[in-house]
Amino acid sequence: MQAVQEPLRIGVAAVEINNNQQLQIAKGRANQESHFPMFTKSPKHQVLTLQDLIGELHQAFATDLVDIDHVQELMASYKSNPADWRRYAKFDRHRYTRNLVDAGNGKFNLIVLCWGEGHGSAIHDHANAHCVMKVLQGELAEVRYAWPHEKQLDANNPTKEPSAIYEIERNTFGQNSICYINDSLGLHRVENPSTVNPAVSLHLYSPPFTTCSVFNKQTGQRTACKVTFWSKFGERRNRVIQEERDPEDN
Ligand SMILES: N[C@@H](CS(=O)O)C(=O)O
Ligand SMILES: [Fe+2]
Repeated sequence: MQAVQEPLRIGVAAVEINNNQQLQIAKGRANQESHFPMFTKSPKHQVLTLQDLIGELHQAFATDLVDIDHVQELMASYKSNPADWRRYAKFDRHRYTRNLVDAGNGKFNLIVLCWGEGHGSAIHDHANAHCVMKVLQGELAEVRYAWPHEKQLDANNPTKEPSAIYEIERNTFGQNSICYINDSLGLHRVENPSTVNPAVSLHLYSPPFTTCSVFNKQTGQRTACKVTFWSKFGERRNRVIQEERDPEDN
């Protein structure tokens, strides 16, 4: 991971976008982790292909007020078909990759993430964005953590020293499962637990973000981290950009 040596700007940037788009954060069922069997409302149109999903997502984000539950339903209703997403699934030997599929008219990013055996992310936040993650292939383990600064903000703790980050829960997600997180639900890290199988996931972020924070588990210390794309729209990017690091931890 390469630290960005400048003040954290992500919160401000994301809030500005939020205000403009009036996106709803942490509303209704979005407060809970959402496994797709919980859904009762069907999408208006059946989502058969990734292209269908992208079309439905564009409609869902066409207005300023986004129903994030509906977005989760759409993500859940798509059934993974490698023929749809293979062209985006570009792996690196050393770390997970982020491959942009659709830039959602500036309202969201749809990204295919490719996880080699044992690859994982560092503990990170999501820059005030909604994050819906769907497993397309293999299995992913998610560990969720509380924000570190609760202790620091505690009036009874005048030292305001960094505090270790504690785990809230962990879950493993199989093919076609989805999970949802935003900053009000905590931090997380994701890992492909398999030593033999790769994993692929589809992530929707809204609003899109280019920087998030990663956290030291022992101290709670926060570091800004640029997030970059290994490929865009199925095409590899130039090497300078590829060498920038994502919030990976191995
Ligand atoms: N949020 C991470 C992937 S994950 O570990 O949730 C990213 O966009 O790179
Ligand atoms: Fe994440």
